[in-house]
Amino acid sequence: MGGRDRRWVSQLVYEYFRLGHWGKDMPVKERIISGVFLCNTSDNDFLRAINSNLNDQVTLPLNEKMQLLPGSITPEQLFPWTRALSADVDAGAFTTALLKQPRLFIRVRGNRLNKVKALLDNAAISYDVIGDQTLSLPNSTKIESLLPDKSWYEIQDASSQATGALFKPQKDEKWWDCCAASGGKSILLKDQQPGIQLLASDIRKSILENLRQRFAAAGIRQYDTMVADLTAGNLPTLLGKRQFDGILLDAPCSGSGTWGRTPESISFFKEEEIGRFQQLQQRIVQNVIPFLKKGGVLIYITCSVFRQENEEVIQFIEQVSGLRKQEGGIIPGYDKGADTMFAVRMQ
Ligand SMILES: C[S@@+](CC[C@H](N)C(=O)[O-])C[C@H]1O[C@@H](n2cnc3c(N)ncnc32)[C@H](O)[C@@H]1O
Repeated sequence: MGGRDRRWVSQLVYEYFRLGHWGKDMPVKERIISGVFLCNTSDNDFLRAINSNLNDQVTLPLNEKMQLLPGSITPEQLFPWTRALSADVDAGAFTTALLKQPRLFIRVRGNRLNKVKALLDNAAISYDVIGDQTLSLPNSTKIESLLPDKSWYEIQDASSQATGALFKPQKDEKWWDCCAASGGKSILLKDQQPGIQLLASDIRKSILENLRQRFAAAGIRQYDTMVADLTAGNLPTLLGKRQFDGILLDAPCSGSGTWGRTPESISFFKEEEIGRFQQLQQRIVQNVIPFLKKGGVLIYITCSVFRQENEEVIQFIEQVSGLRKQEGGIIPGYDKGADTMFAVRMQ
């Protein structure tokens, strides 16, 4: 296949999986056609060639298009775990948003918003501005070639950026990003307050190498890294008597708030995994809280939409520690083509 064919096949597969558990018994061909019909909003070459009748109706509103397909399409068919959703997730809006490819978001660093906008305007790229540093772009935008200076921006989902409103770091404070991965939240934290002392750790050595490269590109030099398994008993040996003013716990989770980007996950996920993630999160919480100073702040974050990984873990933290929820909760992304996240500040 040529590159164009591969792009078509990839799009058909994505749209097939966006249907979640709806129409699982349908012949594959019919289901692919249904996926293309529901997921597209303008004239589509494939649909015109294979079912011109549906293509003629592709611009109709989604609820009318749903009625043109066999049987009803309910939120539970698209996403069978709606009963497990966090209280503030709008099940209808969340599940229908899964039918749409999410957007690409960047966080513009420093005061370069106008410079970045000028480069995008020059390249005739359409974008939306959210707040004073977030830009929403079409998913296919080749941002690296449009914005040559990597230090001007970070690719970061809008909801992930929004978690930063809870951080509020102060100069000279000690912060620990204990599930740092390649450092998306760490860079956000450092951008808010370059004068903090940052320790970034993760269980994966290789991802911390990515973090170092990303920090170098962002021009951040003052920080420490450490490989640490937060479920293991050796944290006191690794950290000694270190105490932190702030701990960022962006916990390993189901990732269910990001499944618009990986829709195949909806087909392969097993409900019992939610409980397993909750146990892991509880274990991690219990191991890291002893390293928080008295009066310090814990920021608990997931990219999950499930109550068991969100509100129930916050309840657990309140039961096992003196920490109390101050602010935060679900950060919905389905209204703007972003991920849905959960972030709470506890003190
Ligand atoms: C949601 S990701 C963090 C994303 C990151 N904070 C960011 O903003 O890009 C969760 C991270 O937790 C790490 N992790 C999973 N299990 C862990 C464990 N037992 N101990 C420490 N880190 C763990 C994973 O390797 C993963 O990088």
